[in-house]
Amino acid sequence: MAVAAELSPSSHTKSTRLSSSQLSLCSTHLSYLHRRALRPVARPRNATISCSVNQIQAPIAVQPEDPKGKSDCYGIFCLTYDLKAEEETKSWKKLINVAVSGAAGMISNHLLFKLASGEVFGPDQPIALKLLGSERSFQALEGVAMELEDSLFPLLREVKIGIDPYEVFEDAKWALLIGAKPRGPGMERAGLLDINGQIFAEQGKALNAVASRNVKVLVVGNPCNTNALICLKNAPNIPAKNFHALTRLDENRAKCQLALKAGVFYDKVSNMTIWGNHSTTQVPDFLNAKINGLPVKEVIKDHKWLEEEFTEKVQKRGGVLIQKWGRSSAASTAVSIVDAIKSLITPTPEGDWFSSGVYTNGNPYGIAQDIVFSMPCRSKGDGDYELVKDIIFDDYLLKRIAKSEAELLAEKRCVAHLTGDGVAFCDLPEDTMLPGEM
Ligand SMILES: NC(=O)c1ccc[n+]([C@@H]2O[C@H](COP(=O)([O-])OP(=O)(O)OC[C@H]3O[C@@H](n4cnc5c(N)ncnc54)[C@H](O)[C@@H]3O)[C@@H](O)[C@H]2O)c1
Repeated sequence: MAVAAELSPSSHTKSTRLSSSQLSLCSTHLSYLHRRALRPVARPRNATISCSVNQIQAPIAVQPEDPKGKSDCYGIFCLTYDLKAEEETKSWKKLINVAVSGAAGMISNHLLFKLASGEVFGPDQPIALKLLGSERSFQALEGVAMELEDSLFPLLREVKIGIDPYEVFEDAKWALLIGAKPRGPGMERAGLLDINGQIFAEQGKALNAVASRNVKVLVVGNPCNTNALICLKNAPNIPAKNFHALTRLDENRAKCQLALKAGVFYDKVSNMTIWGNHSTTQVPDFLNAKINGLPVKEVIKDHKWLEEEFTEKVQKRGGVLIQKWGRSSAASTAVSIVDAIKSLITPTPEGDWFSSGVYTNGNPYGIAQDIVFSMPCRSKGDGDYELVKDIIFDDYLLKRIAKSEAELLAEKRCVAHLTGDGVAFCDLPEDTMLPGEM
């Protein structure tokens, strides 16, 4: 069976494309050829490609014609090869498309190389990276693509760069939404909610239109909980359950602080929940967390430290890091994104759980419906999750959770114009900070 597709010369032109299975087929050959480094032929952006089960035909070489250079495959990832090859390729899994926004930013600079190396999805999982940048960051995005080229990752079969989410998110199985505007000097949180909310409304619509119907979406760009809510509301054809806001960095920070206080290695800390918003109202839950399988309060007897210092340390860790570094955490955020993805694609260890900001409808804890709130989750490793039921609460925990809940409900009212819930009304309880802000 032979397939053919026209590749578009422009990022803004829709075109017939190879389906993901067809791409996978081509990519399988590509992998073989990458490893053998044999006879590459330039694949022009506006040429017809043919590939079949047994061979890939090289197109007639013409010069790439893309005045702005803002679309489609990048550099070496535009090459295809004219070899017949099918042996050695059977053990590869089907290619998956991973879309990353803010791909020229600091977090992505760490994350992309982990994704391409196989550290995240495994050593037998070829991936295509679809990188979304902003108009301003496009040149930097080309630099990122050049570094990916030069890394010779055998699992990396395609890199596309672009600024149009409707193109970049096409057939995405994972969408890691990192790109956002930072809060500028003097900007109120309400202003940040609006400016970034518009980005996530547009990206939600694009995902709804072109991504895989079961795409998993991880929102990192801040304010990530409310951005995730906006995104899912603008993507009604994708299950709301598929949207996550990243609170894994907060979980990792909390585990580290508990381990430090208890004098144990941090892999001894489990069952750590971050409740609520990825802001300074977040609640690191030391009531349900465990150290060496025992309740934290039995191991750390200094309960005053737990209630006062520990909680604040976790809430403000990002701010302290900015003071030291002069910029916000990027490497540890990338690590926590990897952790968050792995938690969904590998079974959660028996008795343990992980935190993620997820849609609250149907939650068993009595938290308000229709917001994105960090809660304890378990996964069978199929990309899906369920909320953990056997959780205990005390007055301290409930009071803190209520504060974060009130903040998120207020944020939701602020962005009603972006979620289809009517006219926005901004009455944020206080101008709370993101963990990375001072
Ligand atoms: N949830 C968390 O735990 C967590 C932790 C750290 C940082 N963050 C947030 O992650 C975001 C990115 O952080 P960073 O350090 O990588 O920032 P950065 O400024 O280095 O990179 C952001 C990139 O996004 C791009 N961008 C802006 N608007 C875009 C759009 N509409 N589409 C695509 N790209 C766009 C920018 O041009 C820039 O290249 C920030 O909002 C930050 O607050 C979240």
